[in-house]
Amino acid sequence: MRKVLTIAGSDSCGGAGIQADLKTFAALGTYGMSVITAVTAQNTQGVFAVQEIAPEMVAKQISCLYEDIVIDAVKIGMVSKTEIIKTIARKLKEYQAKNIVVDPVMISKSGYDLMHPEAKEELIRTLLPVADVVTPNLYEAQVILEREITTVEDMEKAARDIVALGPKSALVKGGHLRGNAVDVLYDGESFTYYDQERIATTNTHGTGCTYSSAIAAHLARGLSLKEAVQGAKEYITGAILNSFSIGKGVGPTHHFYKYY
Ligand SMILES: Nc1ncnc2c1ncn2[C@@H]1O[C@H](COP(=O)(O)OP(=O)(O)O)[C@@H](O)[C@H]1O
Ligand SMILES: Cc1ncc(COP(=O)(O)O)c(N)n1
Repeated sequence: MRKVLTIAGSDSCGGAGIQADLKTFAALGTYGMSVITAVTAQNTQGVFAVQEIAPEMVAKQISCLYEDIVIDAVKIGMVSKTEIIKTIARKLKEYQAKNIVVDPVMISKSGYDLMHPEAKEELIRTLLPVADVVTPNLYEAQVILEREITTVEDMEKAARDIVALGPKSALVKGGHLRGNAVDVLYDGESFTYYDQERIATTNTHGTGCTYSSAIAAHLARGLSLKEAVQGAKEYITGAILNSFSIGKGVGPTHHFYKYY
């Protein structure tokens, strides 16, 4: 059984964060583990409170897992502040972690800031360079590069410029684009496009978390990056098709079990 770790925040309503990640790992036939960086009081309508975990506790959680268990892939989600980001980057280097997927979570679908503005610089300086693949949505790519991104051509240039910041590859997601939901992968050599007709739903809470976790699970299973993203795109599309309303706001994607 391949083992996959998520380093991310807890989402009390279960649609995003650690909860979405663990469901995805299980659905894709891998064994999931978690390092919690923050606890959020969150529902489909908003994020009402955030309590960050002390960086030393984040470090301890990472150490005790890597000291004991062979981890085949790791995904990093919500990391809200500079000290937590520094700690994670240091620990991943110390344990020579492999198959590192960084989802640079900045803002929730309900519009709440999940990262302190000053932490962005640290994310760029220390976490992007250790990533095998970084998965920004349009907004996050805009914040990282400090320019507007509105077309597929802009996404290609953004993926190339993000790779220049240090990660081995960048997947710029077009979930917030007009028209098809097309994502652009640049691996330092060439572009690959993952194109999907847009599904008419507002229940997209947790799409980014689920997608990056599915990429990590497929990398853990030994797939190449291009194959892992293809498998993850099929998985997230199915999960969005299965999404449903659970409250008054943005509902979650729904997972279905796909054993390998
Ligand atoms: N309405 C939709 N129909 C089909 N695919 C979508 C839709 N919304 C998002 N996606 C896809 O879901 C994945 C997550 O993307 P996105 O929503 O942009 O990320 P985030 O949750 O980080 O904002 C991407 O593959 C994107 O293309
Ligand atoms: C703990 C946590 N992590 C990540 C997200 C982003 O997910 P989304 O953009 O789908 O709201 C979230 N809302 N909560």
